[in-house]
Amino acid sequence: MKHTADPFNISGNELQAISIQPQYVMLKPVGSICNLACKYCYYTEKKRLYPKVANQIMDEDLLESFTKQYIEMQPTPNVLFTWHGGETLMRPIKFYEYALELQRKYGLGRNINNCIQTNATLITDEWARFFHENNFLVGVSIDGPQEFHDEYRRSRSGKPTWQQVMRGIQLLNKYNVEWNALAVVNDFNGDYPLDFYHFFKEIHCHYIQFTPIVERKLQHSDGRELSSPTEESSDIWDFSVTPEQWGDFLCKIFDEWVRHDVGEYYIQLFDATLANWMGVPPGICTLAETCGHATAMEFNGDVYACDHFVFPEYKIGNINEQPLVEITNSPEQKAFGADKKDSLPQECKECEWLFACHGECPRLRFTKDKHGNAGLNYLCRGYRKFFEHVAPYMDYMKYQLQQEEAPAKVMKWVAEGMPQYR
Ligand SMILES: C[S@@+](CC[C@H](N)C(=O)[O-])C[C@H]1O[C@@H](n2cnc3c(N)ncnc32)[C@H](O)[C@@H]1O
Ligand code: SF4
Ligand code: SF4
Ligand code: SF4
Repeated sequence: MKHTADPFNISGNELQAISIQPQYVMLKPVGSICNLACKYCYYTEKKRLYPKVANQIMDEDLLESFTKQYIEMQPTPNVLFTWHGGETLMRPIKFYEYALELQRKYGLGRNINNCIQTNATLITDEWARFFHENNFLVGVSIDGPQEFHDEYRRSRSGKPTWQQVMRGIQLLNKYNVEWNALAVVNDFNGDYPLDFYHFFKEIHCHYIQFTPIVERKLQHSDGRELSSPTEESSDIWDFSVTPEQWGDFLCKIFDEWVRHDVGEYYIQLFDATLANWMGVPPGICTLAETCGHATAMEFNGDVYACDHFVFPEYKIGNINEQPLVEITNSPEQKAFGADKKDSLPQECKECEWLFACHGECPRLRFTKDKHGNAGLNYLCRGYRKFFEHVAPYMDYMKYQLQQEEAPAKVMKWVAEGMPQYR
C-alpha cells in the first residue's frame, strides 16, 4: 500500500483503506530536539514548554503504555504509527526496534504500519536497511534544489544541509525504501515553482507534498517567538510565503502537471482538491471540512489538539493521567475539530469554493474578511486564485471519474484544446 509519512498526507482512497475514522497521534520520541535549526521551524521552540526537563526523550514505559492504548483504540484492523519530531533519527535504531516489538506484543492480528518523518541528514546504511526490513514509509524534508533548500535548512552551526539530505535519499534508494518528499514553500523559493517542481521530477520523486510556510511573531516570556493561532499578532515572519506567491506557485505547477504528469506524479494538494471536487474525503486535514482526528503526543505523554497547536492552551491531556481514548475523544477535542466548520467567517460561507477549501487551516485564519469579520485565512487570495484556475480541469477529471475513466485523460483533452465533452 502506498501511503505517506504524515497523517495529513494520506490521500482520500488510502484513508478509507486504512480505516473508517481512525484517530492518529503523531509521536515525538525526542520531543522537539533536532540536529538542525531550520529558520522557519515551528517545532524546535517547543522545548521551551518544558524548561525543567534536560533530557526530553520518551521513555520505554510511556512508549509501552501508548502502544497498547493506541492499538486498542483504533476502530479497524489497520493501525498507523507516525514518528515525528524534532528529529526522529536522534533516537537510536534500538528504540524503534523496541517499538516494533511492542507493536507485535499488543498488535494481536492488526495490520500495523509505520511512517517516519525525518530531515534525512542522519540516514546511514544501517537506518536504510532497518527501514526497508520493517517496511517503514519515510517522509523526507527537502525544499527543492540546493540553493532553495540551503537558504533556510541549516545545521545548528549554520552549515548547509542539502548534500547530506541527498546522500540520505541515495541510501534510501539503495535499499529500496519507500519514501516521499515534504517541501515547504516560503518567501525565497515561492517565486520559482517550476525550478522547484522540475527538481523533484529529476530525482524521480513521485509523491510530493508542498506546505506553505506562514508564521507570526510573538515574543513569549519563556523565549518562544511564534504566535499561537489564537494570539493577536499581525507581525508576520519574513520567511513566510505571501497569498499571491502561494496561488501563483500552485497554478504554475498545476499547469505543467495537468499537461504532462497526471497519474505519474502525485501532488497531495492536487489529489485532495480532486477528492473535494468528487465529494469524497480529501485525506488532507487542511482541505477537510473539520479537524480533530490527528493529535500530537510529546515525549512526556502530553497530548495536544494538533501538531500545529502545540501551545499550552491546546494541551488536552496526558496519558499518564487519563486514557488516550478519553483524551482524543474528549468534548474539548471534538469542539476543536468542529470549530473549523463552526467558526467560518461570512466570506467563506458565501464562497463558491467552500466545498474545496473549507476555509483551510484554522491556524492561518488571522485576517479579516470583506465584511470585517475576523477569521479569514491569510492565504485566501492564493487559494481562490488556485481553485478558479483549476476548476475546468477538475470538472473534466470529475466527469471522467464518474464515467469510470482515468482522470489522466485530462492531458489529451488539454492537448486537443479542451473541446466540449458533454
Ligand atoms: C517539524 S519537522 C519534524 C520532522 C523532521 N525534523 C523533518 O524536518 O522532517 C516536520 C515538517 O514540518 C515542516 N515545517 C517546519 N516548519 C514549518 C512551518 N513553520 N510551517 C509548515 N511546515 C513546517 C518541515 O519542513 C518538515 O517537513
Ligand atoms: S529538521 Fe525538522 S525539526 Fe529540525 S529544525 Fe528542521 S524542520 Fe525543524
Ligand atoms: S488545525 Fe490545521 S493542521 Fe491542525 S488538523 Fe486542523 S487543518 Fe490540520
Ligand atoms: S477561498 Fe477564501 S473565502 Fe473561499 S473558502 Fe477558502 S478561505 Fe474562505
